[in-house]
Amino acid sequence: METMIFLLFVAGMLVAGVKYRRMMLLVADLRADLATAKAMLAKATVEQPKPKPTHSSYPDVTPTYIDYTPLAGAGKALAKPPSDLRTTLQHLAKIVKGEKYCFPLGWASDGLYSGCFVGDVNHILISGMSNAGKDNAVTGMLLSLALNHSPKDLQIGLIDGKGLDWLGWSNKAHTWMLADEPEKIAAAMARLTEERRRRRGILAAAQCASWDEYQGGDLPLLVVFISELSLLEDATKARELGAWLNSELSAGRAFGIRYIIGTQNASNFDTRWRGQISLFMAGFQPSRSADEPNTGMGTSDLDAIGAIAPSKLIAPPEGAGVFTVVHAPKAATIRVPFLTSQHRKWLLDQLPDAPKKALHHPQSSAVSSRAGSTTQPALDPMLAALLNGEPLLAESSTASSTVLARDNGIKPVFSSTLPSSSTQPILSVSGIPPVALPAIEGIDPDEVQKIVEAAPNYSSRRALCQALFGLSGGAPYNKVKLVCDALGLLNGNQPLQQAA
Ligand SMILES: Nc1ncnc2c1ncn2[C@@H]1O[C@H](COP(=O)(O)OP(=O)(O)OP(=O)(O)O)[C@@H](O)[C@H]1O
Repeated sequence: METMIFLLFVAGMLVAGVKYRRMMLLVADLRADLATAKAMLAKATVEQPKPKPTHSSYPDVTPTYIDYTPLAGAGKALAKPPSDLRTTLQHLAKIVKGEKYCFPLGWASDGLYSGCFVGDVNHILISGMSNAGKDNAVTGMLLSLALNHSPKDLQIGLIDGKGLDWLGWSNKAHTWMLADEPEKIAAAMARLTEERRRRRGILAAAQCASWDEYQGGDLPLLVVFISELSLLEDATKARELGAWLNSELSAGRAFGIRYIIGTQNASNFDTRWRGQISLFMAGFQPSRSADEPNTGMGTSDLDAIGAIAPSKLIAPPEGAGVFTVVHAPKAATIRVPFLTSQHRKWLLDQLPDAPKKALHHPQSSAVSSRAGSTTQPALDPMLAALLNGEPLLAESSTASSTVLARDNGIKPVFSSTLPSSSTQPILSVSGIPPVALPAIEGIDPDEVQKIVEAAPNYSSRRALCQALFGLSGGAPYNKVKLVCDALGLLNGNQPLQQAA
């Protein structure tokens, strides 16, 4: 009996032991599961999408480093112009000190090219086959103008009818008019004529011969962008369009109205109004016969001044954003930075919204009423600083070029002194920015600077090499070649014998 009881006790203990062990295993499993769950939770927390940037915390700040490498086959036009419009605006501010209504055109290896609507440029024709980058280029120009001028000083008229590209401008205080459907174009043209006449009346009453003299403060510069001229032709008739353009362009200037006319090819339009264009921005054209109508100069004349004719540019998509800019007798081939839709939206967010009332009465014709009281959003601190001409990027960026500039005592571009605005040429070019020297692997930055600075004094790379290093070949020549290639300097057109 005792044995039975003992055996039962042992069996009970064994069962209990097994249960205990099972329980322990279960607890261990639970712990492991808990640890896994915790790890997953932590990972999920880390990988949670970041909150959307607000207009005051735009994350994508382009460093000050500018890659001055030209795009092969596009003259001096840069392969990768700086994509953040703030960088371009900062350079623009240094070029145009004190001048109003200036805008960037694009970048080349000798700097940023720009123009100004008052004094320099009258009306602009921007052309190029589909996807040449016309709308993107004009967007950058208009955003630059609007960021630098209050709605009281600048109003923008947009005639598009191609799509929804300009929708974001509809509620902005700078937007005087947005005709974004083909059906609205005829009315928009009539409204522009009416506005010109209204301005004429105001100037006549004030006894001013032109808008430039007027001090009333209620006539902002009106910049009108027509995104595709052929849409206007559809809205009227070819002859009527020619006459309308001729009178609006020729008279508009005196009344503070400037036109930017976009078209894929100006060849088939009435030629009279083209005489009113002072700046041509010409993208790729498939035919040589289109060179003259789109630049105001024939192919051989363009060749003679060293400009790349539109028919010799690279076709999009590789050549998108590359334009030959002609303000006779000057010309240059530049590349416009591409603004991503996120960046455009953020820049637009920096502009003040129109007062609500104006939105309910989009046809109200008084420009000044639209340009009145507006709610100005707090500007992004960086943008505000650069518009005030402060050297923000140079101070804040950890970009290699800034570091390089400081370490080597190279004067940053932001403090460079430029000629006064009154002496600026029409196509203004900032001086070759010392801060933007390319970082070239294996070459000391001091040597890069030495080569770049000396290059303009020599007619060939070998002559330059001989002067700097006492040799015209070998490793020194390779250095000179690498630097010159990166910046498009001394392109090797000189015969070798001249070099030594
Ligand atoms: N500066 C640029 N650099 C690189 N790519 C660009 C540039 N500009 C435009 N692109 C590319 O070309 C495309 C078309 O640009 P955009 O709409 O400005 O051309 P467009 O000449 O106005 O065309 P369309 O005449 O067909 O309306 C863009 O979506 C972009 O991919």
